[in-house]
Amino acid sequence: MIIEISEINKVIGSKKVINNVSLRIDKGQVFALLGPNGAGKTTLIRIILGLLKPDTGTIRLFGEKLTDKSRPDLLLRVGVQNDGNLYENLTAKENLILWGEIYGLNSKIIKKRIDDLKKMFHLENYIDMPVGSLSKGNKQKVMLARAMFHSPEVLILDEPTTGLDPAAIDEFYQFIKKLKKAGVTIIMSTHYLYGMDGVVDSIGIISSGNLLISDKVDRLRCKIHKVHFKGKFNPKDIKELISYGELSDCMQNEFIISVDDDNKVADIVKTLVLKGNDIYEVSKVIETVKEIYFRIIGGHSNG
Ligand SMILES: Nc1ncnc2c1ncn2[C@@H]1O[C@H](COP(=O)(O)OP(=O)(O)OP(=O)(O)O)[C@@H](O)[C@H]1O
Repeated sequence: MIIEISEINKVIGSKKVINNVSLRIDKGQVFALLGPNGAGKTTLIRIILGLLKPDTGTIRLFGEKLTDKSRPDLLLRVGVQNDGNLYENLTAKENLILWGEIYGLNSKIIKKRIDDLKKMFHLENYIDMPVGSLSKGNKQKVMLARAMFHSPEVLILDEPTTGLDPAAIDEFYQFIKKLKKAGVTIIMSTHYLYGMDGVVDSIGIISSGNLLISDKVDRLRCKIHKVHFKGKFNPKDIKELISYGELSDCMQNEFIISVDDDNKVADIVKTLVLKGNDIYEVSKVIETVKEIYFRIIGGHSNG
């Protein structure tokens, strides 16, 4: 277990910002903390990082309990990305050198890290440009490189995709996949749900300071799943499938049926074929992170 927080409470002003939150994050996972604006994501991340003290509750990092005593040894094993720590007048390379020096790395190691990270985050064409002149997406890559500079085991990202266009978000998630493959545990907060399917292993959903769920995406997917059939069907035969599950989008050449058991899919195929229907394609419609989010938090998933 990389991070374990138990029964965390935090009041800011007169508002209960975190309400009795407990959460465990396994090693090697990509964990996304999701929630609307003002839900408490940043506050929870600041508490995990020891930047904000909870009113009650405990935090364990790498199995060790964080107390009032600061633990730079533990925090050195964590990389943090946020917007505020790049010098805009310095080039990307100068920023990274400075960061390496802050971590006390020697110039040979700094050079090697810059070479590796430049390749990893596709910074070759931007490395000698002032950070202030870079696009939001390229700045984000420099921030990731900076956060990864001291080879941390855990990377914590607060709203990393804010302001990025879809192509930059896709590229960002490619980097996350690479880091995961390299064994880094990644914890990110976001309210922007685009692009995370197939990358994020677990999600936690927080709303008004309450953690509504926290689990593996696979386990959170609705037990009733939709199956999409394409082919040439007799409408009467489609209607008769109602005993297997709810039907939707029924047309002569396709329909969707919601089933609670994969065996039913095999039975539907048999029934249709025996009645002389042609099936061209059968595909399971996997519930996306966005759909899970809106099912749990309520509201609609349009847009
Ligand atoms: N220093 C502070 N002073 C007053 N209120 C605060 C402070 N920090 C956080 N809050 C309040 O706590 C709540 C949670 O804020 P937080 O920034 O953690 O939410 P968030 O989920 O990260 O939101 P966003 O997605 O908008 O960044 C909000 O209502 C916010 O106004």
